[in-house]
Amino acid sequence: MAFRTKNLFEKTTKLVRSYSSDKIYTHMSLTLNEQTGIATLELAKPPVNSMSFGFLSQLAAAVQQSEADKYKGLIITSRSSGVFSAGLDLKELHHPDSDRILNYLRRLQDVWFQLYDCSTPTAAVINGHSIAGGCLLALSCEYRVMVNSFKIGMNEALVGVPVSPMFIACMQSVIGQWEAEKALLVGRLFTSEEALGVGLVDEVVGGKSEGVCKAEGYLAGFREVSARARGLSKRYLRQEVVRDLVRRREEDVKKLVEIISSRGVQDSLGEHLERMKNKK
Ligand SMILES: CCCCCC/C=C\CC(=O)SCCNC(=O)CCNC(=O)[C@H](O)C(C)(C)COP(=O)(O)OP(=O)(O)OC[C@H]1O[C@@H](n2cnc3c(N)ncnc32)[C@H](O)[C@@H]1OP(=O)(O)O
Repeated sequence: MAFRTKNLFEKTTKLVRSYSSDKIYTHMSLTLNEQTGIATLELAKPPVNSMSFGFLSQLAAAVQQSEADKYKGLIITSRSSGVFSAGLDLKELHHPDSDRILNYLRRLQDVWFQLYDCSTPTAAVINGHSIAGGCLLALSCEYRVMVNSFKIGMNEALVGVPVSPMFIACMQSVIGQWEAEKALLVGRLFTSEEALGVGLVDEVVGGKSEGVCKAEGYLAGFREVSARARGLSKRYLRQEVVRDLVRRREEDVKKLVEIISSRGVQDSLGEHLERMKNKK
């Protein structure tokens, strides 16, 4: 169910609703604190912020907006108190229409490139479980604060889907090759505390507001730094990963569509969906 946010923010904040003349954010809200120049993107697609086509499009628009309007920082968090994001919408992957899945995965690639490569300083406040695509979203930010007692990781091995190169590159760049191998090959989900131990997140906190304060602190650290120099340095630091994935993006997406559409993977996805239904 899509819902709209009410404008209940303090005077210094502005709810940035429209990103083009005819669209509004329905799966998230983007709020700019005009005093600090830091915007908060709050994911709000109940129940689990699964990344449908529409969700990815809005995420892309919000990131674009943060660059175009030169925000001093972007904090990504969730309106849900239990889930940051459950990752890709499993319904998009199960029994997919061949054109739609191709476009869906291309959209995912576009969003990832935009976020990973954006010059805006980014931080994730992970205030709930953050699975697979949800973990990718957090890892694409520069800094991660996680609320205690949740789970984060890439569980593709358990879903029966291969981990895609984009997800692998992101995990490797944050926790290194060996830890990434150990985690990804078994689809390990880390508790917040374990995630801190391997460097998957930078801090663990007791609640969302504490997390937001920490993220604001990280972003405020760039107040005295030239935004242009900082943005370029970030791009240079990340360019090797981006270049390789851009070069192979079409090859990767076509291969993944072929794999995801195969009988074996579709059976595994069906079983995963069934397990989720039956857990209640
Ligand atoms: C070019 C790049 C190609 C990349 C290819 C990438 C391939 C895979 C990447 C992925 O991201 S696959 C997605 C993997 N995610 C999961 O397996 C998460 C599964 N969900 C959970 O573990 C739990 O839901 C949760 C997130 C821990 C939350 O648990 P909670 O108990 O709070 O909620 P539930 O009762 O389990 O779920 C509520 C409701 O949401 C539905 N749902 C959950 N996750 C998804 C999802 N990812 N997509 C769609 N729907 C989801 C779940 O079925 C429940 O529905 P109802 O039964 O209420 O209808």
